[in-house]
Amino acid sequence: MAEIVKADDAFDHGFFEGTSCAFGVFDGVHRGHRFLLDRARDTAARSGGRSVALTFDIDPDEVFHPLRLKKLMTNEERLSMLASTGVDAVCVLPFTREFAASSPAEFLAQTFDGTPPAYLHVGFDFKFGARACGTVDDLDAWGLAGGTKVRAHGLKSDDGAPITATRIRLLLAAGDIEEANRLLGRPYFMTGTVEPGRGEGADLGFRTANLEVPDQLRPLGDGVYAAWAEVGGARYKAAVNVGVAATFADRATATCEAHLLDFSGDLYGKPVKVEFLHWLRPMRAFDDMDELIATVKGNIAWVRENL
Ligand SMILES: Cc1cc2nc3c(=O)[nH]c(=O)nc-3n(C[C@H](O)[C@H](O)[C@H](O)COP(=O)(O)O)c2cc1C
Ligand SMILES: Nc1ncnc2c1ncn2[C@@H]1O[C@H](COP(=O)(O)OP(=O)(O)OP(=O)(O)O)[C@@H](O)[C@H]1O
Repeated sequence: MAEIVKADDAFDHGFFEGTSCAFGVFDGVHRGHRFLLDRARDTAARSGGRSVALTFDIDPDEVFHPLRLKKLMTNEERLSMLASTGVDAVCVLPFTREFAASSPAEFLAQTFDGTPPAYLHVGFDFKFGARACGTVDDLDAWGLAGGTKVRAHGLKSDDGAPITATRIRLLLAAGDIEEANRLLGRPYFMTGTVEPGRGEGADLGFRTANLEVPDQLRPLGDGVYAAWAEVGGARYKAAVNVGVAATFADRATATCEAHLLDFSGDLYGKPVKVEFLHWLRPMRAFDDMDELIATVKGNIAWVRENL
């Protein structure tokens, strides 16, 4: 696991000496991001320096587009996943409105503060600085002047289109979990702490762990999915309802309800990670409780047999 270094007031910019940095937000740490991080590892291996994932503490969209924000993971999950990609370090820049408003030249001067890296890897469409007006041309000019080799890469593609976080979010919104997972290179997951539910699940014959995952961390479309749930180091097959249960929309608050197969314990207050593998059906409002029960039990049986 790579070290995670915060570029706070006490940060020594000498850290960047001889490094190969890959720069970006990296929401999702998808296959395109891993491709870029691998290029930084290549130049680091050849030049003898350290490879660094250079990123921000928060997603800039949290500041600029909070209403349309749909993140693939929390910031903590993003940093910890970046640390597990094989880079030597993750360097975390504090993202503030003031920093974001700086010109491209100021942005770079402030980021590296006199110690530019040996290599800087970005996607060819990378933008930075005030109103995202800094481009790869600006990076090239800065690199030539200061001795950094800027490498702007074509975006890693799949099926003829670049792999991007935006593309993955759209797939998830449409419930296309299998294609989203293929582009991520891993199962898409949601995390949360188990909250008390209305207690009706037990009466209905299937208990559920209720998570209140905020909208901004729930790009996955409402529906019923087959998943693996991880809790306390153990993994369970799970049948999961994503979205507020339509039948109880007037009184339900959970946005992700997981029935863990072959688990019977108290989960309240425990963190759960749910990895989604298959879409099973749309969520719907049931008029008849027996039909709801039979349908959910059918979904649970499918998970038992097919996962
Ligand atoms: C696999 C699965 C599928 C579900 N599908 C639906 C659904 O289509 N419509 C719905 O209103 N609720 C659905 N639910 C939610 C149940 O109605 C809910 O778990 C039940 O009301 C118990 O809620 P409680 O845990 O808050 O007591 C589903 C739950 C599970 C585990
Ligand atoms: N498919 C890809 N191949 C190579 N590099 C990529 C790819 N996608 C993004 N990058 C680069 O990785 C860094 C992080 O990009 P960023 O966080 O903007 O990802 P993104 O997936 O393009 O997100 P979004 O779709 O939200 O714009 C940037 O330098 C970006 O240019």
